[in-house]
Amino acid sequence: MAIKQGLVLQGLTRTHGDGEQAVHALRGIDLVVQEGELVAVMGPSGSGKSTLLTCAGGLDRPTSGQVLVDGNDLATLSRNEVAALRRRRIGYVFQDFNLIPALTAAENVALPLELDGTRARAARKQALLALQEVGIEELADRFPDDMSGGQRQRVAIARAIVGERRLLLADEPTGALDSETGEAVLQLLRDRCDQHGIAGVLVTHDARHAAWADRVIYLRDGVVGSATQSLLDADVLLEAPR
Ligand SMILES: Nc1ncnc2c1ncn2[C@@H]1O[C@H](COP(=O)(O)OP(=O)(O)OP(=O)(O)O)[C@@H](O)[C@H]1O
Repeated sequence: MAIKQGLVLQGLTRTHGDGEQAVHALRGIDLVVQEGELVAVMGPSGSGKSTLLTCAGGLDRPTSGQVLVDGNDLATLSRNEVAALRRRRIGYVFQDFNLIPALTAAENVALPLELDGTRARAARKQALLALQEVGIEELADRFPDDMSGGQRQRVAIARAIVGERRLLLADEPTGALDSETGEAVLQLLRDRCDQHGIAGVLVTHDARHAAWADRVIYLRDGVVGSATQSLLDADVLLEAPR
């Protein structure tokens, strides 16, 4: 059986500004993340990691190159179609959770479904399932301010996996968590890829966290470097745990 490709980036470039002010955040990235695969992206600050995620998730448009999510070429879709794909197929997890404080855990998780037209009752049912999968169903009616950091990140992961998501993009998801809670969050991401065949991309500065991935790519100045080169990269070494 052919392996299906969750995310394909081909010749991806992203330049901010032009002329002498131009910043080449990505300079030709080729990357395939198969279904069920978790790929970690490491690299020094400013190397383009977040830009790679925002382009992959349709939050930013590349300057050139192709982004395919679950077989859909984003460049061929209208703005509305990209927005719909984002709501249905792509989940994001950020360092600072990005939960809406005025909504309960279940309401936060149900939100992308409701925005996509799912009726409130059905959306809540799916939200409860997602909360159950991340082990905090009992917190469904609690507000984010009454939760610990680890609990909030679980809510954020539930929101990122609710419904029929095929691509999970996590930008430093453990950055605000203690190491034990961080490991638990990574375990959840790993399980999600293993058990549900979701393609995952994990941006991290921490080599221990990258070890949860099937493979690690190192970005430097907007290009993918070889592992050997990157091990010689002082920034990576300094940021790796001893
Ligand atoms: N909107 C923007 N306008 C101009 N330059 C930008 C913009 N967004 C990012 N950049 C630049 O693009 C480059 C890549 O930034 P990016 O945030 O992707 O790096 P990063 O590897 O995620 O960094 P960090 O680890 O610090 O989060 C940097 O030089 C950054 O200053």
